[in-house]
Amino acid sequence: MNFKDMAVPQSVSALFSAYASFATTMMLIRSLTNELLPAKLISFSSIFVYFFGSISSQTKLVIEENSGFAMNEVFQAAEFYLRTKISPSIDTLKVTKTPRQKKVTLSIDKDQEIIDYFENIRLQWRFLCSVDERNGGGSREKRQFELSFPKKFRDRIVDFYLPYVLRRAKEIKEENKVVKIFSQECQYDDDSGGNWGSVNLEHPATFDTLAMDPELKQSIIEDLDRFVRRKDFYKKVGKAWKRGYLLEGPPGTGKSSLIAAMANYLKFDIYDLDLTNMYSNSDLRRVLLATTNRSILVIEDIDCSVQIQNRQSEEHFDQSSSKFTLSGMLNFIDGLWSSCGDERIIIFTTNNKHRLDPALLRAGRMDMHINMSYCSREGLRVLVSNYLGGEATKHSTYGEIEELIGEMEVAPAEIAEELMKGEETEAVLGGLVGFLKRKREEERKEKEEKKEEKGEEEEKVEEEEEEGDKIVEEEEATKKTNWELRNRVRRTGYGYRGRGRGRGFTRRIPM
Ligand SMILES: Nc1ncnc2c1ncn2[C@@H]1O[C@H](COP(=O)(O)OP(=O)(O)OP(=O)(O)O)[C@@H](O)[C@H]1O
Ligand SMILES: [Mg+2]
Repeated sequence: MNFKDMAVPQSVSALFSAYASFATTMMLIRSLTNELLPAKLISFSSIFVYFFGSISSQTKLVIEENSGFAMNEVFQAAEFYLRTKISPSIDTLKVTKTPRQKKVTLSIDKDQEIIDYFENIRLQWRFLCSVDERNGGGSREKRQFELSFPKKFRDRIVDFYLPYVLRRAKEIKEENKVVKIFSQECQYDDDSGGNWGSVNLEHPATFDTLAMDPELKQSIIEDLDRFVRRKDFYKKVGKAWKRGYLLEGPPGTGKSSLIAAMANYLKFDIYDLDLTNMYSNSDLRRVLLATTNRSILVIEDIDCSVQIQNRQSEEHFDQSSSKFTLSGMLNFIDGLWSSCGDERIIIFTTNNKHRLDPALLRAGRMDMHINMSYCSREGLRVLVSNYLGGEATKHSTYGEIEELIGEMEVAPAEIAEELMKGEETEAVLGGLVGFLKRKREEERKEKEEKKEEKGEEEEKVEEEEEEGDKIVEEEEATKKTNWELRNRVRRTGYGYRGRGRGRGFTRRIPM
């Protein structure tokens, strides 16, 4: 028998004797606690934790769903974050999908565990669900996560891992966010909330698909990025965290598309404010207060809506205090937004900047004026590549289209409409050339007609002037001098009105 054979029975017996003494000790403790303490007050396991817990190498963080009346942000973040950490080994998963979500969501069920690693530290997440006794015995669920990890890493986990989870959760939320567009249509008579009804913004416009001056596009993207980044800056200088854009351009140049592109880029919801439904500041206040942070408030065709508004308000309200004017509205929005709400963007659109109230154009009112103009060569390239693919810009007809675009004013919407008419590059580009030539011909004819009209008018003016000259000559011939005229004016109270434009006798003679 060698030494190895001898060692096994020895160690087994040692193990038995150790176990026997451990078991005896535990039984002693158990009977002691049962004797001394009421069984319901404290359980054997908690005594065990009391004696042996301090030597555990693990720390457990409890993350409850609510913190007082408020939601616990760490819990919410953990919910989002852990959805990305679900491994195939998990037995039970919950599946949900709300009407607004595009895809189904998988999340862990109660008592399930997820293992995560951070800087090689092993972390164990557990999701627990129980009835909340504190809630007056109601059947409300108490939900919480427990996060366990080696004790020595506690500072690293609290200072670095949890902030990382919060950050990642925000990113995941943003990625999955469905941008919504809110409007007041059909909701006006409903007194609850701000009357906003919403649908998902299905507008596919992005900055990539937008045909506009590349430098302007880049500057808008940079402006948006800077705005979102500068929360602390706005706080430091004491300004409300909001930004205003004025989009100007003829119909079909992409103003609404740009708004959709901005919303899709920032993942901000859009609130489409229709001023024609608004009769007083209190209406506006109620509607604005119901908008959320990280949103874009849009007022389209500001020139038209305010004209309609002024007319309507005069009809509906006699007291000037009830009137709703553009400058009043702007001051109101400024005031309201400075006091509540963060990360807000306001956009006005107009077809013609010159028709706008100067209050809107005043420096500092809108942060950026964006001019959306007719299609340029760069714009054409974006549109054609988008609709027909990049190869289409190498087609032999493309050069001709570029030249035509260079000498005409064509809205991107018109080009987009032509490009939609088929799938075959050759035919579609041919169709576009035909369209542009027809349009050019129409424009030429229109110009000629205008010229002719102008010519006729000029002829008429000349005739009138000639007639005026004749009268003057006649009057001179009858020796009607100014002096005589003056006398006549004194007598009759009327001046002499000649018919020639700008002639000496057209104005009333000074007395
Ligand atoms: N700059 C553009 N880039 C890409 N597509 C465009 C552009 N402008 C217009 N379009 C196309 O034309 C359609 C209409 O354009 P959009 O509604 O954005 O124009 P708008 O300037 O808002 O016009 P309006 O002044 O009539 O409101 C868009 O859905 C898009 O398909
Ligand atoms: Mg529009």
